[in-house]
Amino acid sequence: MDHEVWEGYAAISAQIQQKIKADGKTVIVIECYPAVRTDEIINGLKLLNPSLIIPIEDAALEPQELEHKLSRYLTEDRVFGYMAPFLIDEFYDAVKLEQIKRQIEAIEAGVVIVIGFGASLVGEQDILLYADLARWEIQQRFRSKEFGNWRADNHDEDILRKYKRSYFIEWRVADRLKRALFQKLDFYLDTNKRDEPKMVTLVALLTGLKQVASQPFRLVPYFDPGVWGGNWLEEKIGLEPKGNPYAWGFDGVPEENSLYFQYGQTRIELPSINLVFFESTALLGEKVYARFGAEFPIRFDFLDTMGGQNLSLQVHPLTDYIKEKFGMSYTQDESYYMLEAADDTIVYLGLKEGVDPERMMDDLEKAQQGAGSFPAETYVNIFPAKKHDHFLIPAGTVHCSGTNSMVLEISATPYIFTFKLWDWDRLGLDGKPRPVHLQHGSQNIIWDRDTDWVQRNLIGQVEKLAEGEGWVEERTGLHELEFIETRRHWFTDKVTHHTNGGVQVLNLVEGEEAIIESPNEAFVPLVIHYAETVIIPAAVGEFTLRPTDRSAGKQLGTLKAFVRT
Ligand SMILES: O=P(O)(O)OC[C@H]1O[C@@H](O)[C@@H](O)[C@@H](O)[C@@H]1O
Repeated sequence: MDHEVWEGYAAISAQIQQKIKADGKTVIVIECYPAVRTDEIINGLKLLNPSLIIPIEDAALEPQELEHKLSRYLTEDRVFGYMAPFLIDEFYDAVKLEQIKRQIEAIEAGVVIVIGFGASLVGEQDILLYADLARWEIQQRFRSKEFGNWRADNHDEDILRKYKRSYFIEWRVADRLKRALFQKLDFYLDTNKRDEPKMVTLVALLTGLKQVASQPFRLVPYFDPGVWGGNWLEEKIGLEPKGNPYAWGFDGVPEENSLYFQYGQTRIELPSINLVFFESTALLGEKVYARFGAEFPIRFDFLDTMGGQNLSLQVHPLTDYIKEKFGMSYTQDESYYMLEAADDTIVYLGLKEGVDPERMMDDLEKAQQGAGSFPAETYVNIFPAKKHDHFLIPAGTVHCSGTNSMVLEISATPYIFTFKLWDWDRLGLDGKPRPVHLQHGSQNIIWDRDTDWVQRNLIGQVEKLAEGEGWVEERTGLHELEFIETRRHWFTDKVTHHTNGGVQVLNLVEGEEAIIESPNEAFVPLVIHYAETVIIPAAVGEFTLRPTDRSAGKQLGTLKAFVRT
């Protein structure tokens, strides 16, 4: 496959050139994910001497008309929109598109390049390229103000609103289009790095996807500062210090993270959601796919408040609410696994006995108006937390992780549906109050999740399930209202796991280093280190974990999650 990859515009153009007809006309369509730098590509492909370049977006709806069409899905809220059902052709002016098609038809010879988000709407083409990039990179382009949303002229807008328009609308439309086109591609273009394009053939890409879906793999991690951030991620992972402390670490969110594929000397970066789309059954397994479709339902991420501050006091929507109000098909059920804790670490979880909903909402309202602080301790339980405790957080439970915690968050995938109730009298990194949603919150708090209920259901739910020579398996959660099951293994020797036909996500929560192997050498062994997350595709079947030589004689621990089916 190493000869099916090209780096840089010169090599890419030379390869495309080979497919250009000697006589007559060649139409090259370059379909793009929104926020791809189309100008750079046009410039880079000048080597092909195109006789006509069509930036397809000239035929799209005018920004105001588009905004009007989207308004119901965009909403006035800073954070929450409604999942939009659009297809790309609904964002285009049919008459203008028709004119472009006729313009192309009229050309008799030479190279025509059609480029942009929606380029494939011109129909017939001779060569089809797909220019892609990772969601994390899109967010960087939003933050630097290089890009606004697609045809929105909002480069300077609040980052939350730009994210909202992408999350609820643009990325959905773009993903639908990507899924519809993918099998027809000639080439796939990785455009994550400025002026460093990489191109692979569809066959090489599909081969890579197939291979990854048959072996344990890691995603490309990324880290982000936040107002409550701590120092654990920066110190332990050796991250480059930023103006503000790192709060989040992501290495287990296929919807947002990316993957690296190595072809000879060339490394391609692609959004890992492509694997979910194009290897759904091998990755997820039949049952998970039947239940969720091409969607990765489990999310692992890190919340670092070591030396930092409390998260916002918050609640997540109930399933009925998230469906009705935001068009989501399942909700943000969560759990906090304490990867590290200090002597004074606490978790806020559930309400005290006999809380009066009206009084609590009243106090939250007053605090929100600036009339004093919210007395969280009066209403919310505070539990001490120590390393390896697992707190279960079904939607509707008031909660937040406190300062001095390093949390491995194991949750369902929807990840922006946090209704902040109280943000501890502080401002966000942009100097503005972070959005608080009391109205939404009040309709989702389950008021009888009180101390007793929380103690019986959400804390210390550890049960030994099995043991063998050098290993023990425990169930640590989640709560029966949540669809994720979590299992912890303590081991000093080899321990055998099985995917049982469903995808699993696993993290090394204790010990320095372990190796994941196939009993029948079906995949290349993978070494994982403390706190690293790995995805085990359903197709893997049986696999084993054991300490490497470096960790020999020590007890290791893994925590893995899968969907209860
Ligand atoms: O609202 P803040 O304080 O930023 O906390 C937000 C974090 O809270 C956690 O409980 C989870 O819901 C995370 O997905 C979220 O990122």
